[in-house]
Amino acid sequence: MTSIDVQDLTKEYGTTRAVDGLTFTVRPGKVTGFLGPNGAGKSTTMRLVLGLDRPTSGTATVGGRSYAAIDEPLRHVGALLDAQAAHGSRTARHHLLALAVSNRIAVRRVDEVLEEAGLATVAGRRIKTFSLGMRQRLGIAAALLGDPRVVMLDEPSNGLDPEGIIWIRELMRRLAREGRTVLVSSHLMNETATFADHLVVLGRGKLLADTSMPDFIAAHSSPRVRLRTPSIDRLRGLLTDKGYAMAAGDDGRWTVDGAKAGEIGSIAAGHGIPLLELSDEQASLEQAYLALTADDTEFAAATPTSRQEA
Ligand SMILES: Nc1ncnc2c1ncn2[C@@H]1O[C@H](COP(=O)(O)OP(=O)(O)OP(=O)(O)O)[C@@H](O)[C@H]1O
Repeated sequence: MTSIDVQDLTKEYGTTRAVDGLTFTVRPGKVTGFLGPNGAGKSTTMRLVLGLDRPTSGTATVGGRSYAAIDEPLRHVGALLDAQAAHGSRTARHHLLALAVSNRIAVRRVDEVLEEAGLATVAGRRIKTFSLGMRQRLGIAAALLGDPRVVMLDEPSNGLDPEGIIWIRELMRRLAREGRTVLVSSHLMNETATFADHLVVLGRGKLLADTSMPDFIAAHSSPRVRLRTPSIDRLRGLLTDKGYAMAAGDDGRWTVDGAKAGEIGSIAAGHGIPLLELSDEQASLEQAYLALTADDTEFAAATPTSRQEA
């Protein structure tokens, strides 16, 4: 089994504690979304796993070994950290060839990953002429070059067009289906909701959550019901008496906080109140994430306390 294991990991830069006593395991066969506000320590953790920085204390290992102890590491761990890191004066093919040769990876893999990343037709172009999205695709191609069991991608959708975003999503799902260990950081919650099975969430260098996506959403949101009825005054009176809070939507629907559709349906039926629509509202990953990280967001915009008239 090839897991990423982070154990009591701490990294200090001067007086900044970027990573603070972190412990979690990223398991194979799933896509694990790595979330957290700006400065939460996601990139630092990934850099520590890849041996690009030394921990102040604790360990970060892949398959039980530190990255530095792995021979020909690209054959075991593929990573995209900074898409700008490639030499601009090299062509895409040369960049990948150099990586392949230094890790004893079969040269045919270069064309395979160029094809897979949609770069086959521009493989002979210098990287400095590439757009951000093309660099991102090249970084992902490099991560896949050694057919690694472990893949770590830092903000892979950065700069990708809608077609590219669908491509990366399907790629990650496939890598997980193949039994690989996939860790992906992202700030795009709606996007993360489409590909992640599991979440590791950081705030100010500490672990805030390590749980499956459905459990995360259930734990950090409260139930809510949406309904439509021609007898709103009667229903509202009844529900208010029972302590429910109702709010009107702008589409003729109403929401009831802290309630399940079954409860509200029974109350309405018991009083002969017709319901034209009744459903449990699914909380989004974004709502759950914002609820969890509200206190751990270092760089939030100030909330205006008074509005200035124009
Ligand atoms: N090389 C460094 N020197 C000094 N401080 C650093 C260094 N790298 C990271 N930090 C600090 O460590 C903290 C964590 O940064 P990190 O980049 O790991 O966060 P992140 O979660 O990846 O953020 P983002 O979502 O903005 O990319 C920040 O306060 C950052 O300023």
